[in-house]
Amino acid sequence: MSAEIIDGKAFAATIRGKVTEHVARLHSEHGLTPGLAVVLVGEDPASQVYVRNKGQQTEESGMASFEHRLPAETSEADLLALIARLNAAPAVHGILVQLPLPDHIDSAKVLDAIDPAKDVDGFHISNVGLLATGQKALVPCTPLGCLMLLRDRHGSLAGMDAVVVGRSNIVGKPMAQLLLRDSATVTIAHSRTGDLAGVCRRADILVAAVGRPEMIPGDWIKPGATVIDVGINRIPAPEKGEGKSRLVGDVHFDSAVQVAGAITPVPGGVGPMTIACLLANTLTAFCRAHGLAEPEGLTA
Ligand SMILES: Nc1nc2c(c(=O)[nH]1)N[C@@H](CN(C=O)c1ccc(C(=O)N[C@@H](CCC(=O)O)C(=O)O)cc1)CN2
Repeated sequence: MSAEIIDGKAFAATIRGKVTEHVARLHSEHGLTPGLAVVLVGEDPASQVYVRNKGQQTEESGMASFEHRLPAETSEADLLALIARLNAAPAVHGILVQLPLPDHIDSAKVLDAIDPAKDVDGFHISNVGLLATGQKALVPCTPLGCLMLLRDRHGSLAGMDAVVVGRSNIVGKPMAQLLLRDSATVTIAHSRTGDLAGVCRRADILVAAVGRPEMIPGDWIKPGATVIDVGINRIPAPEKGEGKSRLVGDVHFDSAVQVAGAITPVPGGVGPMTIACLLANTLTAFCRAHGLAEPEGLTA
């Protein structure tokens, strides 16, 4: 048996299409345009690509994109001053600071300086608390994307056994909160979990977000389970030529695809959903700021 491959790239395109339609309507009915500011500190090559894609896709959706690229030596004080300006800017409805930040900057302090109403990454402590208490929040983009893929496949997640492997603030913890909110029975597992294989084998829904290449083999997966692979790991690929590399997830795809009912590939699974959900969150933040109806199907 071979699992259904969940096409995150195609699903992300439909999300972007919905955002684009909604933005066009806002413009024609109210003469208003949502705006997203993205801040990049330093020259990390992967972050530069993500930020460029965010800017491009923001503009393609009809929203205004404000890009701030700062040198790696930027002081924490200067970054906080920029955030204060963006918090006060009426044309900016969403603010995102690309992670990771250079070591000399306290990321938690920077993320908590963002106005929670403009925190389209959902990393501000207020949004974390709102999500954890089941209130209306801005929700981190990657777990929101995973939730959308799961709802699309299963409709209701109520009563399903979900295991999230990984306990990061960006993916693992908010993912668990979202699954709980949809009435799944949720376990958060991690590197210190006893019998990790056995815990994974119980899962109807397995979300892998550990950041370890191909750590989860097919024989850890319950037959028919839905597997969401959040990992994006670059590993050497000498078979492609000297010095070449390839992307793999946290799940060993070739063995998992034989067992799972459905699985996200890497690349082309969860990754593209992250930016699509960033656009959705910017639209949501804009609608909340203006007291307008929120777009349907684009929030948690
Ligand atoms: N402030 C934030 N920083 C970071 C986040 C985030 O959500 N907010 N997430 C990641 C990086 N990221 C977005 O910022 C991101 C990662 C991957 C993808 C993606 O589309 N991946 C492709 C493969 C891309 C490649 O070839 O390298 C895929 O999986 O198909 C989009 C966005 C860390 N920082």
